[in-house]
Amino acid sequence: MLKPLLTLEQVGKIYGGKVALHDVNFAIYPGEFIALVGMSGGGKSTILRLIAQLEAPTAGDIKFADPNTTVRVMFQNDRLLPWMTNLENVSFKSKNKTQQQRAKEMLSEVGLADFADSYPGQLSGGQKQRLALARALMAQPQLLLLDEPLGALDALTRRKMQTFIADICAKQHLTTLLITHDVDEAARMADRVIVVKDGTNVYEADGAKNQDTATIATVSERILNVILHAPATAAGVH
Ligand SMILES: Nc1ncnc2c1ncn2[C@@H]1O[C@H](COP(=O)(O)OP(=O)(O)OP(=O)(O)O)[C@@H](O)[C@H]1O
Repeated sequence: MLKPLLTLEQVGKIYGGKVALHDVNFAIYPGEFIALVGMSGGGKSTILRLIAQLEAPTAGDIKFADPNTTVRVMFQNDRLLPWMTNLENVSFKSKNKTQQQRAKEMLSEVGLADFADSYPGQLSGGQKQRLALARALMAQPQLLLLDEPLGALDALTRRKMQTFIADICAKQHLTTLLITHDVDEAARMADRVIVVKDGTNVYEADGAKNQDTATIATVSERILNVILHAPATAAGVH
C-alpha cells in the first residue's frame, strides 16, 4: 500500500479557550486530489493553516513522510503584486536563467504566455487566479493547498477553472488539498471528499472527478445530506 504523504492524527486546535478543531484524523496519499468541504466555521481553513505550518496544532500530530516536503498555498484573494508584470509575479524577478525559463513555462501551462509583459490589473478574475496558480506551481510543490481559490469568480468562470485546475493537478501528479464550501465543486474536482463539521472530520466519500453530470449530482447530494444531518461526534465514520 502507498505510504501517505501526510498524516493528521488526533489533531486539535484551541483559540483562547474555544475549540476550533478536535480529533481530526486523516491521511493524504501522493497524487491524490482531496476536497475538504463543510459549512462556514466548521474548521476547514484552520486545518489548511495547520498543514501549511502557518500555525501549530494544540493537540495531536501532523506528520509528513518527508519533513522537507514543499507545500504551497493558493488563496481566494490572489495576492498578486500589482507593480510587477505577470511574468515577474511568477518568477519573483529571479535573475536565474533556469528560473526565468521555468516561469515562462508556468505561464504557458496556465494559458497566459501572451500576457507575460502585462500587469495583473489588466487580467480578468479567472486569469488572475490562473496567474496565482502559475506562481504556486513555480516552487514545484509536492503538496498544493487551495483555500477557496475560486470563491470570488462568477459561476461560468468558476466552472471552467474547476476543470482547468483539476486537469493541471492530474497532469503534474500533484497532491492537492482543496478547501471549499461548494459541494458540487468538491465532488467535481476531487478523488476523495472529506466532510468537516463542528471542528472535526465526520465523513469521507469518493469524489466524482471526470465523471458524468448525473454521477456528480448524486455524489453531491449524498455529501450535502451528510453536511446537513451528520452528528458532529461521528469523527472518522465512513
Ligand atoms: N485566529 C482565530 N482566533 C480565534 N478563533 C478562530 C481563529 N481562526 C478560526 N477561529 C474559529 O475557529 C472555527 C473554525 O474556523 P475556520 O475558519 O477554520 O472554519 P471554515 O470551515 O474554514 O469556515 P469558512 O468556510 O467560513 O472559512 C470558527 O469558530 C472560527 O471562529
